[in-house]
Amino acid sequence: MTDVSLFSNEQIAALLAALPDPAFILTRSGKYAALFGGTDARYYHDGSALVGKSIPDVLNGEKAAWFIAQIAIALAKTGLHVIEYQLNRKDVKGLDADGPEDTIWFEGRVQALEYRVQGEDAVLWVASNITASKKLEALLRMQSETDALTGLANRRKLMQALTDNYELFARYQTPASVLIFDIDKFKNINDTYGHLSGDKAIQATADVCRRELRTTDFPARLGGDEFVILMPHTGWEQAKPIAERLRQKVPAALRTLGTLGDGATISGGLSELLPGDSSFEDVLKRADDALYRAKRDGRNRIVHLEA
Ligand SMILES: Nc1nc2c(ncn2[C@@H]2O[C@H](COP(=O)(O)OP(=O)(O)OP(=O)(O)O)[C@@H](O)[C@H]2O)c(=O)[nH]1
Repeated sequence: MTDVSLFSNEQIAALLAALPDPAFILTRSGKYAALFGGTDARYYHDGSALVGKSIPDVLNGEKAAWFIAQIAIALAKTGLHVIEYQLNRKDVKGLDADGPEDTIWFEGRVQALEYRVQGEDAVLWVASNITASKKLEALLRMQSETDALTGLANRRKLMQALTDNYELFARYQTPASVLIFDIDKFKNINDTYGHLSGDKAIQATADVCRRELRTTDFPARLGGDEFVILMPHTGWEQAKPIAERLRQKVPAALRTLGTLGDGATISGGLSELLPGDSSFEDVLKRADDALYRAKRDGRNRIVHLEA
């Protein structure tokens, strides 16, 4: 520990004032007793006007209650209480809630003080603006779950959605169907018209999925020209007409791309979660077997497998 006697009171006050992140002294009842630092103007407005006010004077109902609850938690702990929270216009009193949405993320590091302030237990609350890293985190998450060519969900995101739906089925028997389809003889499109044209066909297929499916349906690109449509809350009887619609609409969209779409068709395998399934892999495997049969039986068809 630094020997504070090396510094005069004025020097210590200057040091505290120079802290880049704002450090609030908040009492148990939510009073802003003091504010030190917060000099990094890239991230913080001047918070000095808060001193003397109470959290409910500054923040709206639910957010104010949450802040006061965090103070109580920090006071009950011996160590540091670390929290992440966001503040936007509707949280802060006196701002127009309809104004531009401008969410700021903070990490709060909250430490109980060993002495009372203004007759109350109190904490030191250091707030750090972490908006940039939160935005980057969200972007990376989105990229790690998105197929770059089509913008649909990728295999990783699909597996997560399948797991969630399997769990709902196992617990509440909530039905879900899975369609796997691909473009028939897609290799010929690539070989005849080039890989870039093949990519355009894949993108056009994804556009049809986005356009034709309900918002609750979950289209994903598994890889190559292979797509999976997860249809939550949908038994195979309701899923079949949806699959048939894709069988009409995807070739129609491919035909708009020129001669590469001449005679284009798709084949699909459809199945639904069944009581004996031990994981989502079972329904995926049945849908894949059904796709194999559709190919074997002459393509341009949707085959449904029950077991
Ligand atoms: N353009 C393009 N082609 C891809 C991509 N990924 C895989 N492919 C190609 O897609 C083709 C897939 O062909 P297959 O599914 O094996 O067979 P198919 O020709 O569609 O025949 P069937 O499925 O049996 O009707 C292969 O030629 C792959 O090289 C991609 O991202 N873009």
